[in-house]
Formats: sequence, C-alpha cells, structure tokens
Amino acid sequence: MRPYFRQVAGLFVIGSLAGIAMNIAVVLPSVLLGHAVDAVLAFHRGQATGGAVTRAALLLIMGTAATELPRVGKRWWLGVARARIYANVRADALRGVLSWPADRLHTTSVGEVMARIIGDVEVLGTGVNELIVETWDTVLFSVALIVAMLAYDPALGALALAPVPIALTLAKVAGIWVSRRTLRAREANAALTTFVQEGLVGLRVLRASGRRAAFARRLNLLADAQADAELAATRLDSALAPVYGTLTTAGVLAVIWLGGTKVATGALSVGDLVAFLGLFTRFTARAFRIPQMVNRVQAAAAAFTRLAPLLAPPPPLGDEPPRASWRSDRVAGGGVRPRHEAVTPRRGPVGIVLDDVLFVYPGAAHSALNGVSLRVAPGALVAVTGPVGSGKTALARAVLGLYPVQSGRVRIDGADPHTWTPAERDSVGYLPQGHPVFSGSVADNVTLTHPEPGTTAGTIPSGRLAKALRVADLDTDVAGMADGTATGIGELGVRVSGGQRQRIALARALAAPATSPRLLVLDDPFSAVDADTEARIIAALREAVGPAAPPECQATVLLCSTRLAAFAQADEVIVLDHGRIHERGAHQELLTAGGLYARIFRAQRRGHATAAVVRP
Ligand SMILES: Nc1ncnc2c1ncn2[C@@H]1O[C@H](COP(=O)(O)OP(=O)(O)OP(=O)(O)O)[C@@H](O)[C@H]1O
Repeated sequence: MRPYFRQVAGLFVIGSLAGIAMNIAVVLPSVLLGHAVDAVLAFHRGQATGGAVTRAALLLIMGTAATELPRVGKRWWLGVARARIYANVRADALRGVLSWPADRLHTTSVGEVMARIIGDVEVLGTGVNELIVETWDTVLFSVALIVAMLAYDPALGALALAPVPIALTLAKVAGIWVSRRTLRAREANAALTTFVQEGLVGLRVLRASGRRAAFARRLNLLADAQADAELAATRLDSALAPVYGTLTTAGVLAVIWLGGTKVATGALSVGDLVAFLGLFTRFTARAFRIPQMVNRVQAAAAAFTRLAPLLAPPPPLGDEPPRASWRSDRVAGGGVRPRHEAVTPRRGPVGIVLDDVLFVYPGAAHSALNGVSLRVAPGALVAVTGPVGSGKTALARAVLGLYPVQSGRVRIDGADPHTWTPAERDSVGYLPQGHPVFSGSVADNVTLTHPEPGTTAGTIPSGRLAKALRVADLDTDVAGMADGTATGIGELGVRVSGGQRQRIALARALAAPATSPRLLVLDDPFSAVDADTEARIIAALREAVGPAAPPECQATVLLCSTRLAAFAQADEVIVLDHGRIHERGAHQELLTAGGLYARIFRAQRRGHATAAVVRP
C-alpha cells in the first residue's frame, strides 16, 4: 500500500498536522474545566477574585475552540486523501486487468473482477479510513488523554488503564477470525456478482427458454449465501464491540474508589478529580475504537490480498506534475501521456512468418495448431478456411501474439508479437470472432474514442471514420439512422441488426488503430452478411489497403472465414484441418486440385444459387 500513501503524501501531511493539533488540544477542555471548578471553589472560599474566575471561564472557551477548528481541516484533507487512494487503487486494478494475458482473461469471470474492483476496494477503503483518520482521531486522541491522566495522578491513571492492554491483545487474536470471515464474505459477493452479470448478459436467452424462475431460485441461494457470509462478519464485529467497550471502561470503578479516597484524604483536589474524570470519560467514549480499528485494518488487509494480483504497478511518482500529492482532484497517472506515445509509429504493411508453430490453449488436451509454417509478403491478402474447430481462430490469435506459442516461432516484421508494446499493437486492426461491440454511438465503437484530427470524439468526422464505414458497407445504414454516426447502438449493440454489429466491428478494425493499420486480422467477418455484401466489402478492402492504395495505407490482411465468396480475391488460400495446413495455393489452383477446398466452395456456391432462386 506504500505507493498509494505516497501519491497523497501532501494531503496526508497537512491533514495529519491538523489531526495532531486537534488531538493534542483535546485535553484542554477537561484540564481547563478542572481549573475553572477550582477557581470557582476558591472564589467561594474568598481565596480568588472574580477576574480570576472570568479568566478561567474564557480559557475554557478558547481551549474548546482550539480542538474544534483543526478538526474541520483534518476531516477535509484526510477525507480527500482517502477518496484519492480509492480512485488510484481502482485505476491501477483496471489497468492491471487490461494488461492481463488472454489466457488469464479467459479463465477469470467478469463478475469476479468486478467484485474485486468495486467491493474489495470498498473494504480496503474502510481500513484505509480507519488507518489515516482514526490514527489521529482515536489513537493520538487516546494517547493525549492517557498522558494527561498519568500526569494528574500516575497511580490512579495506571489503575484506570489496566484493562486496556487486554482489549488490544484480544483484538490481535480476533484478527484471524476477522480475516477469515472477511475473505468468505468477499468470495460470496464475487460469486453473486458473477452470476448476476452472466444472467443479465444472457437475459433474453433465459426469458425465451422459460428459465426465469430457475435463474431467480439460484440467485436467491447465492444471495442467501452472501448475506450469511456478510452477517457472520458483522456478527463478529458487533460481538467484539461491547467486549472492547467493557474492557476500556472497567477502570472507572478503580477511579471512583481510589480517587474518592484521595480527595477525602486531601491528596487530590476536587477540581483535579473532576478533570481526571473528564479525561477518563472522554477516553472511554473513544478508546474502544482502537481494538475495533485493529480489526478493520485486518479486514482491509484480507481484501487487499484479493486485490493485489490485479494491480498494475502504480504510475511513477516522477511523472506526476509538481505538488500533485496535495491536489484533491488528481488521479495518479491522469493526463500523463504514456511514454510509448512519443515514438513515431512505423507505416506500411508488415511481413508475417510462422515456422513450425505448435500452439496449445492453456489447459487444452489437444493442440489447436501443429507444425504450421507460413510466409506472407507485406501487403498480401491471405485467406484461411477449414472445418469448424480446425484452428482458424487459433491462427489469428497466434499471429496477433494474444497467446504464447509452445514451440516454433511467430514473427511480424521480424518481431515476436507476444512482446509487442501497446504502441506497436496500435497499428493492428483486429476483428475478433463474435464481433463484440460496446454500448455508445456508432462513432465511439468504430474509433474506440480516437478522435479524428481536428475534431472531438463523437462529432461526425470526415476522414478515416467515413472511409472505414464505406469499406465496411455501412455508410448507407448509418445515413438511415436517427443520429447518423452519433446514434447509440445500445448495450452489446442490441439496437442494431446482427449484420450491422458485425460491420461496425469490421469498420473498427480499420479505423480504431492510431494510424492506418499495418496488419488487419479479420476473424469470421462475413457470417452475418449476404454473399453480395461480402464480395462488395472485400473489393472495397482491396482498394483501401491493397497494392493499389497509397503505400502508407497498405496493410497485410489475414482473413479467417468459413464463407468463401471473397476467397477468389486472395493472394493465397490456406485450408486448415485439425490444426494443420491441409491445402494451400491460389484459389483457382485449389479448385482445380479438387480437394477439401473445392468441395466446400462448390457446396457453398450451390447453396448461394439455391438461396437466390428461392428469394422472392
Ligand atoms: N479458449 C480455448 N481453450 C481451449 N481450447 C480451445 C479454446 N478455444 C478453442 N479451443 C479448441 O482449439 C481448437 C481450434 O479452435 P479454433 O477456435 O481455432 O477453431 P476454428 O477453426 O476457429 O473454429 P470455428 O470455425 O468453429 O470458429 C478446437 O479444438 C477448439 O475446441
């Protein structure tokens, strides 16, 4: 947690100074009250003047003000420091998850990640709050009162405080149960969040298949389990609170017995006993929070063990502007341009080399690619097909370096794509299978918030966005939408058709990279469009990024598809089967050879012709 405290060091220092001032001054009201009582008694005995009584009363008022003013400052600065720590931890957790390798992303549920980034950060925040606010409000407050009590009467003070170490020892021991119950509650929360998230994503399927009641029953079970786990943690907290309270107040009997005796024998004045009792009452009203605070920090430590594996390294402090740690509105790293953006990106198409590649998905029993070797010249269009499960997606992912390969090598322009920096990735256009889209407008989805030069994100652009829409055969569709490119497409694209979703994702592959893409990997781009649209798109793509395009716009294209209408335009066709290259060559050569490719192609052509005949 150290970097997170350093990011708010300025706020922490100034808030702590206010906290220290307030909690040192905290003894003043009791001490000055005792002083005022003695002054009034002395006045009655004729041993003090009215002026002395007035002075004692004024001092009492000023002493009270001296504790209250720093309290306001302390609350503000430390409250802001805490909120900034929350925001910084969340930002690092999100950055961490964004840089996870694909296999980790595929084996961790979104609900689990959300439960950690949201719920665990809350629990962590409670512990941080205890630590940075209560350190002064409770610990220093209590220490100041203890010192003052011991100064008044060491024997009386020691007797009054004797049960306190027992409470602290109990808190330390109870920490094991606190951590255990906190972890259980956090895990139950993650299970519930995962179930809700997956249920909401698949809500239409659940409804259409009449599974709403079954879903609700399972939800109830998980909600019950979560409530039980939360209650177990709360019950422990509530059960410990009165024990801590009793232990810290137990000394009151000793104070009254020994203090009363001392006043009777004249060893202590009435005013001193009043002051001592005032200090002790304030102490007991607060000190039970110390063992409680120990337990909350232990719970936060348990939550942090769940968060730590998510966190990206915090942005270096050296990159922060001067006095950033004093500012209330700053999230660490916000507005700092990543170093890699300064590098001038390379232009023009890439070459692809695969040598004897063996690729096995993590945990899979069989290889997805085996002995695959390939050489693709810069600017070529290579079309890959094969039966379902033959390894087309695996090839696309290996070329993009989304997974490491087990043996052999993958090189893009001589470099291993698995080690690409984010800037190098920003010159790659990728249409993944399933063509995922985000909620937001068409423009947001296509540009992924890269604003066009000279425009702001979301405005109707002229350049690259319009070109991408044209190539993806989307321009007519978008012109017919209520707000053009600013039209919202809804969560997961529910407000557009399947074919439009797929073409929006295709346009994104062309327009989202920072520069014109050098490599385009299109996995299953045509499953939701008809064969004519498919042929139009591929022709437009050839024109936009093929050999006839300006050199800085040219791209090497890897097209993976089970639909072959566009394959005639490819420079080379690769046919995969069971993860191996089964056939390769030009479209016409493969048709003449009469193998697997020719059979699939003819079957599809017959299907297309039949569809054309039956179409009204
Ligand atoms: N994440 C994964 N983990 C483990 N095995 C996987 C994973 N994804 C795919 N596979 C397996 O790897 C093999 C190749 O799958 P891949 O998705 O590359 O095939 P494909 O040719 O793209 O299939 P389709 O045409 O159905 O999309 C298949 O046997 C598949 O079951």
